[in-house]
Amino acid sequence: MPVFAANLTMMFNEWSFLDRFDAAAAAGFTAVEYLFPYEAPPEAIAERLARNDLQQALFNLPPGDWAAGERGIAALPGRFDQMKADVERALDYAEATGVKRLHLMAGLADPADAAATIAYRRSAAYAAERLADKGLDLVIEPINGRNMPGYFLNDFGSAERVISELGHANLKLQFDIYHRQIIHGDVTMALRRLMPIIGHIQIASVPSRHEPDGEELNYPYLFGEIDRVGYSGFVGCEYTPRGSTLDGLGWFKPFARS
Ligand SMILES: O=C(O)C(=O)[C@@H](O)CO
Ligand SMILES: [Mg+2]
Repeated sequence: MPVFAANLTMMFNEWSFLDRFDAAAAAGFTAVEYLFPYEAPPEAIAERLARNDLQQALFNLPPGDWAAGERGIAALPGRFDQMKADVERALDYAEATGVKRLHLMAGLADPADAAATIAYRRSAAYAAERLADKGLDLVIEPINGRNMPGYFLNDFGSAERVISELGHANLKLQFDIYHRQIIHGDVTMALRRLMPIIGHIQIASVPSRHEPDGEELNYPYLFGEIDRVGYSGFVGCEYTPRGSTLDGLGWFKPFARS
């Protein structure tokens, strides 16, 4: 049975950030993820995790100036020193929360730009090595160009090549089923083939990015497939509820901790 992690950036927005941990646990989740923890003190997050017996599945390294439109800095030439400092900042939160994987966002850059490609590979290699020192995985995620126009890592083939060519055992793929379906489709065969390099999975309905309970994808089948391929990691629920978070959790009832 997949282990679902509530994405606290997108779900449980009826509560303040720290109270979302309590709400997710009360709804039966045993794990959480979110985009960024950096506005809350690490000790406060650690306390919520412990109080609710929750595992921290994932969060992202700092993304640059998000409010100004940046979506990561790994592929931005000239930002390497900032990226190195960001890794240390994220590691403070990793130590407090016990998370075992962090997502490195690439940033907005032309995938055909040679300088961006060099910068991205250098950043990914550095971050993977630094995280390996701490026993953590680094994950990279292809993101579809409709949700994030101009994102550097915009297809699964490129992510696979980077992982294979850099050759770090702890550099893995964040397989977001929502993005996979929009970019390429063929979700089941891709899950089967890419399983050896998958470090994290995320889900949402396609095309609306709501609860995984209808529309284009057959999630009951995919949940079975995730088990059949032997995936034992977390499945992040990275969706915006159609209405209230709790009203939308019908799909999750069979998996909830009671
Ligand atoms: O957008 C997604 O999909 C994610 O997983 C985010 O972490 C990237 O912003
Ligand atoms: Mg995602």
